[in-house]
Amino acid sequence: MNVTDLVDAREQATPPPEVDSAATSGARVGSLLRPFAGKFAVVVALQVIGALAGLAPLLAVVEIGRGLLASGPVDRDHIWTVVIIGAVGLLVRLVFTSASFGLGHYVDGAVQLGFRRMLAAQLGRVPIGWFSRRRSGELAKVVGDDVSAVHPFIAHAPGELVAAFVVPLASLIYLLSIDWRLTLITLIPVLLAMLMVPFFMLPARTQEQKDFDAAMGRIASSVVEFVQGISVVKAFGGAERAHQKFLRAADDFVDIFSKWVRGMSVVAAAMQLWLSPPFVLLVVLIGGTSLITGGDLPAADLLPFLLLGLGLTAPIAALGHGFDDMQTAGRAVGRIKEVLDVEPLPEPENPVVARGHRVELRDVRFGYEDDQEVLRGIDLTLEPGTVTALVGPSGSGKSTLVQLLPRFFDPTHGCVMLGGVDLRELGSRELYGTVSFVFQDVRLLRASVAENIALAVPKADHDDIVRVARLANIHDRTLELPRGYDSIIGEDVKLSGGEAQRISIARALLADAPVLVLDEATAFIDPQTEHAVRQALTARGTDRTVLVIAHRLETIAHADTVVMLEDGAIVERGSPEDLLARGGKFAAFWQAQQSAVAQVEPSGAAVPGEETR
Ligand SMILES: Nc1ncnc2c1ncn2[C@@H]1O[C@H](COP(=O)(O)OP(=O)(O)OP(=O)(O)O)[C@@H](O)[C@H]1O
Repeated sequence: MNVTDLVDAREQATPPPEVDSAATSGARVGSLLRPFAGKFAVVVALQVIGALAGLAPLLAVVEIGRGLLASGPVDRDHIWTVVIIGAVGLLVRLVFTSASFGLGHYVDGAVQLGFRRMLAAQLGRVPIGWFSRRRSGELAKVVGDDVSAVHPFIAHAPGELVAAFVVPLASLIYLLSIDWRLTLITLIPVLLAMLMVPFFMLPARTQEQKDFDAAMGRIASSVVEFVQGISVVKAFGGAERAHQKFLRAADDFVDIFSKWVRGMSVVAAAMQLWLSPPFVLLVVLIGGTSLITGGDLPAADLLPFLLLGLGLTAPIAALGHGFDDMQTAGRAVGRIKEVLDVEPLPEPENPVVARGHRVELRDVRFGYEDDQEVLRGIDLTLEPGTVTALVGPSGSGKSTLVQLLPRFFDPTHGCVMLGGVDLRELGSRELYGTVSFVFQDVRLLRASVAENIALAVPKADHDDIVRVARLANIHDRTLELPRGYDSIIGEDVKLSGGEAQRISIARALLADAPVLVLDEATAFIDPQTEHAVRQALTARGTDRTVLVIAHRLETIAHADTVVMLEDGAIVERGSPEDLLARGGKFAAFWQAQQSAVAQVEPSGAAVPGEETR
């Protein structure tokens, strides 16, 4: 896939025109299904005709039986006519049910495609930060498995349910026309089975079903966690413990499963007995024999009851299957709707153009959860042409703060402004064209090295790509790859963490955006490269606005301004020299970092002001 394909895919992922993107997910699901209502009706009609035609062979057998049992000579012509009618019925059934099956699957394919397009369009609109709270596995399940789960409901259920009701209904009418008393007797097994249905709906059963589903979920996630973390767990000798966790989940599951089975088994077994062919035949034979011996029914009339009586139980069995399919599809659609219901990042109707690229955060507050503020009243101005280093203990909110600049999230209070304009009033195209970011967690696309580097500038020429690749120290490595810059990442080559970071740095260099946000993405890179990269990215003389989460003392020492965060608030700010001289929290942080570095590298780190940039 190349960048053009990616852009095409995004464009294709826009919702079909008849779908109003502002509508609720329920309305959107409804509007997705509406265009197919006519075809759905045809699926059902074809199925009805096919199902009724399917009765012809059975009625033919009844008629042949009657003909053979009747007194006097057998009417051969009549028998052959009936045989032909039965065979034609069979053929009609085959043609019509096949057509219904084919059309049903066509509708199903179109609906699934619609769901996937809707989800793709929605995933393009939700805040980028929303993804960090979702496990990619969960999303893959929604877009893959849950969309597929509507298949039986759309492609099979209408046909099966129609067949299951139309055939017994037609049979019932036919049997009533022969003898109403034996018809009622034939219905006894169905009535007995129906008496069992409420037992499946008892609140206790529903709760057991929920416990069963939850236990299934727990066992699945403990397997995934076990497998995903196996290398770490093993390396730290915790395999035993992780294994225990999985075994506990499995034990719990067995307990819940036994309870569930105990609750269901008696009712299910009784129901199975009532609906079983031997029981149905027994009831019909007992009832039929007593009517025949009493002289109330000709013997030949027992035949249709024996043949068609068995089919009367079909709706109950179909209800069971259909109910299961409906519940599964219902749960899947629920999860799909949950994704469709995520509030998209509001796009301004009339985007305002930023004037310059000074970045200002004004009384910014933010929390991932309503009751937990991670950023508490941040006021900060990032001047063009300066580098601001963000420092602070782990969990103080540094990553959260920088993620507000590319609008991964919107602040819950206050605003982030670019060139005097609230980010919420800027069009996303302008925002992403202005703010570039390099984060620790690098994601590369399954595309060529060149396309990955040129992601923000798809029309960049090869020389430019090579120039930034050299600066990011990834050029030589790229030339060693099987197809050089055309090597597909993930197919031709698997890159190391450091190499992936260099590509993302080359990408940021090529994008040359006036605002750069860096989560010191140089952790995997050797000091020489790091120095060159830092110089290229934060070079003075350009009026780029740079905000960097600084872990290295060198980066901090070279910054124009250091901002120290603690517990979501700015506790100190100023030039590194001034802050050190002040002897406050930053000075203590610096000393602690320096002695940590000194233990690893005896030469120590530069002191601010000692080096020229
Ligand atoms: N996606 C998220 N959902 C919920 N809470 C989060 C999320 N990301 C971070 N947090 C919480 O927000 C707080 C600040 O985290 P943040 O990652 O911004 O800190 P940090 O200073 O960058 O830490 P570090 O230096 O360790 O990366 C922490 O308490 C963290 O648990």
